[in-house]
Amino acid sequence: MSLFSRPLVVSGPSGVGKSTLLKRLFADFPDKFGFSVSHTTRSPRPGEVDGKDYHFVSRDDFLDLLKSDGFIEHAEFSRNLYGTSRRAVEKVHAEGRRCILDIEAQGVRQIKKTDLNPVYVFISPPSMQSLKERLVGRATDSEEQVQKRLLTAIEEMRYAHTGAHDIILVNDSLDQTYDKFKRVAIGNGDVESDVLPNLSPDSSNENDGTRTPNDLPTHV
Ligand SMILES: Nc1ncnc2c1ncn2[C@@H]1O[C@H](COP(=O)(O)OP(=O)(O)OP(=O)(O)O)[C@@H](O)[C@H]1O
Repeated sequence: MSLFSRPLVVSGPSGVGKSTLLKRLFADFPDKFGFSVSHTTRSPRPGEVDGKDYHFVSRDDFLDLLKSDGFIEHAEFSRNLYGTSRRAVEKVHAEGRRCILDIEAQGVRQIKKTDLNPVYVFISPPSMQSLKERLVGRATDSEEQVQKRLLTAIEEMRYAHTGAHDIILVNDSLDQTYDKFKRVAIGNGDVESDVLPNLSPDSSNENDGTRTPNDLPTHV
C-alpha cells in the first residue's frame, strides 16, 4: 500500500486549528482527499452543514449504529457522542481519494487496534495561552466549554507525549504549518516532526525539552 493510499488521521486539542488546515487542503486539492464525515450528537454550530461537517444525529440513532458495530471508533466528549462510521471511510476509499479523519485521543487509541493502518499527525498548539485565545476568538463556546476543552487539551498533549503519532506539527504560523501539513498529506517527501511543547496552563511558549509527560499538570 502506498503512503498516499493510507488514511491520514489528524488529531490535536480542540481549537488548535485542525479544521482550518483541512479546509485549506480541501480547497487546494478538491479531488485528492475525502473527509470521513463523523457522526455527532452535538448541535450544529452556525454554518455547519449536515452530511458535510458532521452527520448530526440523535443519541438514540447514534447508539443504534454503535450496537450494530457501525463505528470504527467513538468517544464521548462534553456529554456529546462522536464517532467514525465504517461506511464514512469506505465511501471515501470507493471514490479513490485519500481518506482524512479528524479524531481525538480516545479515537486514536481505538483506531490503533484496527487494521486501518493510517498515518497519524498530531497538531499541537505553541502554548496553552494561544490555544485559549483561539478558542475564545472562535467564539463558538461558552467560558465553561472553553475550560473543558483546555482540560481535555492537557490529556491530548499527554497522549502525544507517549509517541503515539507519526508526525508532530506545532501550529504556530498558520502558513508554515499548512505547508508542512500539505506535504504530509500529499506524501511529498519526508517531513520532519516539530518538537512537542510541554504545555502547562500558564505556559507562554517555553519548551526546554527536558520535561517528561509526567511533568504535565493533571488539572488547570
Ligand atoms: N496558526 C494559527 N494561528 C492563529 N489562529 C489560528 C491558527 N490556526 C487556526 N487558528 C484559529 O483558531 C481557531 C480554532 O481553529 P479550528 O476551528 O480550525 O480548530 P479545530 O482544531 O478544528 O477545533 P475543533 O477540534 O474544536 O473543531 C479558529 O478561529 C482559527 O481561525
